[in-house]
Amino acid sequence: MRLNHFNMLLGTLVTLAAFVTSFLIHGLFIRPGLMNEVRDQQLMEVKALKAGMNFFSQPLSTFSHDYGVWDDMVGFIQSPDPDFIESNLYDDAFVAAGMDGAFLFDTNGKLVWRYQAVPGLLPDSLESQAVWIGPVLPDAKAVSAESASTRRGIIRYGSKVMFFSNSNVLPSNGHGNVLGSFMVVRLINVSLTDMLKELTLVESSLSLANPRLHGRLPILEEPVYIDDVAQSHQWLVKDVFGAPAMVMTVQHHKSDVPSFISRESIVIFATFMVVLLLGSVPLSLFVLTPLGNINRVLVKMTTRGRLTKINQSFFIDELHRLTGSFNQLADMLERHQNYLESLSFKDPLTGIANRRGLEAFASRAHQEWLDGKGALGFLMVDVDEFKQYNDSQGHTAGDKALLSVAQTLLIECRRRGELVTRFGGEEFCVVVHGDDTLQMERLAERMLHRVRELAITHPSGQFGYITISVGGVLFEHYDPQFADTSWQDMLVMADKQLYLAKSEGRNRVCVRFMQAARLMKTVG
Ligand SMILES: Nc1nc2c(ncn2[C@@H]2O[C@H](COP(=O)(O)OP(=O)(O)OP(=O)(O)O)[C@@H](O)[C@H]2O)c(=O)[nH]1
Repeated sequence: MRLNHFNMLLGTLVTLAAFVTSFLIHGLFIRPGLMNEVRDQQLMEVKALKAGMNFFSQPLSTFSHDYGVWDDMVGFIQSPDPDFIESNLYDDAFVAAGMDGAFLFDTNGKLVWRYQAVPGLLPDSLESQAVWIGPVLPDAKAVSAESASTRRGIIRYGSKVMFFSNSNVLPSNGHGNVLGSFMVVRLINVSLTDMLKELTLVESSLSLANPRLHGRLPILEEPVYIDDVAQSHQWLVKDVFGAPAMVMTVQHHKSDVPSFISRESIVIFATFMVVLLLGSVPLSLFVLTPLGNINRVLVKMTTRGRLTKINQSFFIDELHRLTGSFNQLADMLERHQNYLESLSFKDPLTGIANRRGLEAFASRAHQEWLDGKGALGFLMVDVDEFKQYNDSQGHTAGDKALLSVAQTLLIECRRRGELVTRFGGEEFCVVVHGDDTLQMERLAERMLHRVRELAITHPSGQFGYITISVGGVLFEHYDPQFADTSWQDMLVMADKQLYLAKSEGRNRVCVRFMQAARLMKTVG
């Protein structure tokens, strides 16, 4: 895998890890807390509504008790008197108290007197409604207890739902014969809903319950519990008989279910990203980038085929040591390479450059000459009558003689731009890239003399000691008229001059000067 791909993968994993972690933290710790907050708020609203409803039903109890536990009411139930109604049970009093109906029953449930703001609040006869005895009307137990008691709650009768409060009628000391009951009712309608909203500041509505809703909606009773956060909740309110009376719908103020992509989760995610990115900066700075740099150097090295050192210091010790070891290895390889290269460019017998060395040096010198730098000359040097020497002195002596000649030539050609090479057998080639051709000619002459001065005995030779013949071609500074002359052409020209030197008697220099103004002279 490439380093930048690894970097990308690492970045993706880091982002993914940050995302998953923030998602988990938000989902497991923060969101439930937020949900609870919203749920608590919604519960408070429902409880406030319940309290509000209690508040509106409370005065009914006071009212029914005040009327029920009253000696005059005891007298009235025993003998109903229109004057009593006129002076004590007048409609305005009930309207002013917010009551929609008031009913006086005897202990059998027989209606003695009634007031109702709207007709049909209760069945005309409760005597026959056994189900009302107990929950609404005083039963035998309440009668025999001979004490004041009040039943209260919600009654649904047809399409009307109302709060009711029904108190025993008995003497004003609150004890004695129970003669009946006094009941007041208050309709639960739109006006009550409006008042409830003003009181509790909670948006709600009350509607008639459909009996089919029974079992589908939660019942509004203690303890109130909300298990899902929603925009609105509905509660079924039962009446005193246990039947569905109305549905209370609560529109919640706070109903935003905290989603997973919330401000909090984004902040957590961003925090994680920042932390992880800050953590990955040193990794990138001290490990990945240096590795990338090392890789670049190595790739450059392999594409160019040249050993290069990594001259950088790294903060991480291991990387620093790695590059140190690599540089040592590169050094070793370079030395080894140089050694092998030098071997391949050297003639094993004489230790001077071989033909490969000649080619490399000659082509470079020729190119520089083409670029207008200096003069260029090739001198072909051949040992005279060497076959006879070998034949008479033996091959080993021949080798030694060749070595001596090579070293002599080498000593004479030590200046920059000069190279002695073994061309093959007993033949040498000297490349001279210098300032002027006269110096080159003088070099050829010197070589001739120095070999002679070696005075290696050559009994069968015509001079009695080993001599050489030199043929050369010396080109002055480059001129376009030499454009077609390669260094190999120059070599051929020098060889011809050597042939000339041999044919003219050996032990001599024969060079040809090449100038732009044509051939000048031949020295024999
Ligand atoms: N000892 C020895 N002899 C070599 C080596 N290379 C070539 N020779 C000999 O050099 C001799 C060259 O002989 P020729 O080419 O006939 O030339 P020559 O005898 O020098 O005659 P001219 O060049 O005409 O003066 C041969 O006998 C080769 O065997 C070498 O590495 N060592």
